[in-house]
Amino acid sequence: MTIVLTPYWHDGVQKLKMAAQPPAKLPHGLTPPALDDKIHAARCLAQFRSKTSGLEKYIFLSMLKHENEDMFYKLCLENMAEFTPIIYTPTVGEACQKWSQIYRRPEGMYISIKDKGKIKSILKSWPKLDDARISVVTDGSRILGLGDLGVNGMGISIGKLSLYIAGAGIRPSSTIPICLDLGTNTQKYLEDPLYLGARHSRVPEAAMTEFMDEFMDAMSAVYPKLLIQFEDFSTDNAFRYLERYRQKYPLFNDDIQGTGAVVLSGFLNAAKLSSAASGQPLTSHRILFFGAGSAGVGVAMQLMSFFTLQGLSEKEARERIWLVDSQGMVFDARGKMAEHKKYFSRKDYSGPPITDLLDIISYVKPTALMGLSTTANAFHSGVLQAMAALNPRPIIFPLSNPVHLSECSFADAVEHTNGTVLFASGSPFPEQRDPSSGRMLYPGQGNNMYIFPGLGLGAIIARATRVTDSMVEASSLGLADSLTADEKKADLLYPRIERIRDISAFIAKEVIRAAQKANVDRSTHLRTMSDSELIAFIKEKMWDPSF
Ligand SMILES: NC(=O)C1=CN([C@@H]2O[C@H](COP(=O)(O)OP(=O)(O)OC[C@H]3O[C@@H](n4cnc5c(N)ncnc54)[C@H](O)[C@@H]3O)[C@@H](O)[C@H]2O)C=CC1
Ligand SMILES: CC(=O)C(=O)O
Ligand SMILES: [Mg+2]
Repeated sequence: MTIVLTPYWHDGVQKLKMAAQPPAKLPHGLTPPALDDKIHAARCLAQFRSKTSGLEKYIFLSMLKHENEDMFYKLCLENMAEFTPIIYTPTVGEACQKWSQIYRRPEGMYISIKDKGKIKSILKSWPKLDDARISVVTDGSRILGLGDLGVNGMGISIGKLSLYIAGAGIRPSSTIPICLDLGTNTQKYLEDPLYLGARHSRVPEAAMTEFMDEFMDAMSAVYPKLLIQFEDFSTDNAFRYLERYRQKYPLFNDDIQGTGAVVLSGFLNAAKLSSAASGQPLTSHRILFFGAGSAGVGVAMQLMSFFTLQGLSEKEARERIWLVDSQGMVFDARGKMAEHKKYFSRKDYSGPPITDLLDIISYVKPTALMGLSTTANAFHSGVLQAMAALNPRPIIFPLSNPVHLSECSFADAVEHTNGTVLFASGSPFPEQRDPSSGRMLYPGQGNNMYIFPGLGLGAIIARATRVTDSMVEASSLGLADSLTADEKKADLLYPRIERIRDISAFIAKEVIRAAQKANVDRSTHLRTMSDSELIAFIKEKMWDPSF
């Protein structure tokens, strides 16, 4: 019974090896006479568009990827803005929530706590051992803002790796989606007869750490060229395992470091526009974080470098940042708090707790408001109006995913700031017309999907032994620098997603240079290349769907 219900995929290896046979490679007679790649692409796109719900589109694309990988990625690259909301946030969130209902076939590795003691041999059953370059690993404990989804979190590892392939040209056979099954604390799944994971609550911290130590050791032994991206671990574990392994293996945590980098990049561009409107120096920005989990604190840490780059000391930079959690503004005199909040906890306030966001705004007078709280509509009309009253161009980034958990919509932000808002959100929103000027306004997507493909590609090509803070910062500054004149003219905070391959190549170049400076690169022959030679080299390495 257990074997039938769980996706541990002994007989799936053969199917994985056989995946991706484009119709043109089949023997004559097995395809219709007039089957032509170009027309078939239009046919597949029309079939995709005929699906009426996001989830149906997701399932269609997942099947297309299985049947004809080249076609899937060709269409993905040609329709990035239309496909990313399906293969990634928001629809991937729904796909994860329903993973045990929509599951069809093996696409990655599920490593369970029961596999402890034999993880190495399990990892060896992956069909393309020598090709392995990048793995996205989740334990499913905090998928987007949707909570503990257990083994259903596999969808996020698959979705992120699809973006690595489309956005950075990583070879599909070099990617390994992994979901660790350490139980789930979500009762609904434990009671669901279709649930695909182990049917027990999450194992205690000590048992998880023993398991993680064996897992990481096995990963580096079996796949010596692998970079690991930790994804959507609950906050304590996200910080714990990043710190535990980052000096030992090439790895980064996307929610802490990738998100930090993408938001720093958008903030750099927004702050210039905001300061130009207010006449205030860049050093005078005051940033309020609504949400103090792995993403909130990760972004706050990275935004420190915004201020230190302008010449402020570390102490001065830290004082430009305020955190809010579910108990209100975070300050020392409030009492006991989680370790990761202590650094930014305010030392200069000792009054009564301030819990209402409007009161906190009136006390802090922020120029920028960041939402990483998973609290839908927390930035209500009053909050947006208060930000607009304080700033000629308020910076408002509701970054929680998926869309229905966003702290506000772009339409609301535009309406309640009278079109002055500088906006970026975690999930996509439609563009809006400025009510006063009639000009079209475009929302930025402040999502780590702009960073991890280029950061990963750079680390892989450099064969970095570690992912240093300087490499993460380089990815961020590279992204901020990649806006074209046309994108700047439209006040965009991030480049258009259609240019993702160029952006990833540019970011990868910056990451490789940072790896070289930090002496963590093993591909030392790249050191002598000029920047343009290096970019050409990176582009040459990118995988393209064959058509
Ligand atoms: N845009 C992007 O690229 C990314 C967005 N995220 C999103 O950030 C969100 C948070 O992720 P984590 O930090 O890992 O989660 P988390 O659960 O660790 O943190 C949530 C934080 O929000 C606070 N919070 C919750 N309810 C609140 C309320 N009513 N008022 C004030 N604070 C409240 C909590 O106290 C906690 O500090 C998720 O929705 C996730 O999807 C995460 C990574 C990347
Ligand atoms: C985007 C992302 O990594 C998250 O919401 O967790
Ligand atoms: Mg994430």
